Amino acid sequence: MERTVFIVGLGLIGGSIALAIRKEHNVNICGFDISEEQLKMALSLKVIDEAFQTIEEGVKKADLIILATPVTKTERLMREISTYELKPGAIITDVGSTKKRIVKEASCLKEKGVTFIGGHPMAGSHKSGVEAAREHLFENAFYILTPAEGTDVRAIIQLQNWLKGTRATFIELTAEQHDRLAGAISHFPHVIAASLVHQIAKIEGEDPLVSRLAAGGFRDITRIASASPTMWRDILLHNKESLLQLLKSWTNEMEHVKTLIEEESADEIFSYFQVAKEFRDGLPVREKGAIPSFYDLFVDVPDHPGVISDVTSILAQHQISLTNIRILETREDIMGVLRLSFRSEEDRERAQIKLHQEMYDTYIL
Ligand SMILES: NC(=O)c1ccc[n+]([C@@H]2O[C@H](COP(=O)([O-])OP(=O)(O)OC[C@H]3O[C@@H](n4cnc5c(N)ncnc54)[C@H](O)[C@@H]3O)[C@@H](O)[C@H]2O)c1
Ligand SMILES: O=C(O)C(=O)C[C@]1(C(=O)O)C=C[C@@H](O)C=C1
Repeated sequence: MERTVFIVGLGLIGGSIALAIRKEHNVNICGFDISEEQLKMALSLKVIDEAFQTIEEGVKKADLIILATPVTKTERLMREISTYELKPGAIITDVGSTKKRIVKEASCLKEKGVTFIGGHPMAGSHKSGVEAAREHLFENAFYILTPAEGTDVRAIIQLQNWLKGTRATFIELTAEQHDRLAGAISHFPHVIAASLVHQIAKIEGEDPLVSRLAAGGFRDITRIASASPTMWRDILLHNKESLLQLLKSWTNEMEHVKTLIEEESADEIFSYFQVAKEFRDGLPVREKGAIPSFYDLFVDVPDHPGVISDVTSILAQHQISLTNIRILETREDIMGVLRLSFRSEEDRERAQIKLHQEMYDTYIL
């Protein structure tokens, strides 16, 4: 008998999960979204097979229910869903960026004969909406599961089986550990990115040239500030405790940097950056997306028509195959950056040599 998956919230993550599930399972995927437009779009992009007008209708026959709404909505949905008829043995999961409050609220589902397992795929984008959904979004990323104590192991295995098309690596954490770590590596950096943008916006009031000059480094470090304000508002509301602790230690850190600058402590400033560089360089590299990021070569290119075909024809002349080519939106108006991806280190090295000979500046990150 064909099984049914029901997804609430058909945005970037709900849509990407639907595509990954479809790749591996012969299922009927249904969905609901509060936005009629997203729901229609999900149907027309064939992300879902059937659209429901209410959550009550959708959950009734579902073997797997996935909640992919902003986290404060997901928290509220637990109680709502617990009042509806559910299929015995169904698995319910979510994809929220915070876990403590959601997992706590989900305890109301226990007596319904279903199993809730919190989930968080640790990959995403600053883009929102089902149009941005990709079946490869989670490939090689960590997918955190936060089963409550006493959760049936078979349900955890079943959930991982449902989600195997994500090609993610599953890892189990407690909800508390999840929120502490996600706070440090994702939520807090987001606050910093937004604060840097605010700083530039203020300076722009005095000197409008600042935005035009804000190029490579600033754009790299603030990309995530373009993400959905609704999603991030909710994350901050949910992870208050971790964020307040992180803010405190960051403020102390900035006080330390302030002292180093005031005292012009050259050696200590050097070692501040040196230690950070060593730690950053030593972070484990995980392949992301379908194409490994290991063999990427970045090329500075002047912003004029024909430059991409020039670069690709140099590679073709030397029979060097590309697996991917992407224009990065940095250094607007003056230079662009091409990211070329190769199958092997050897191809990348040859490409670098040939492009240098043709006067292109290239670099490897
Ligand atoms: N964007 C990321 O990088 C990322 C990564 C991992 C996890 N997450 C988590 O995934 C969840 C969804 O994020 P997203 O990036 O897909 O956002 P999104 O804005 O692309 O999609 C969210 C969807 O939920 C719908 N929605 C909102 N309230 C609803 C409700 N009450 N009922 C039904 N639908 C409702 C919206 O209309 C929208 O289509 C969030 O909890 C977020 O924390 C996001
Ligand atoms: O790549 C990005 O744009 C993201 O911000 C993705 C990111 C992250 O912080 O790594 C954002 C929030 C999610 O909960 C998981 C992933």
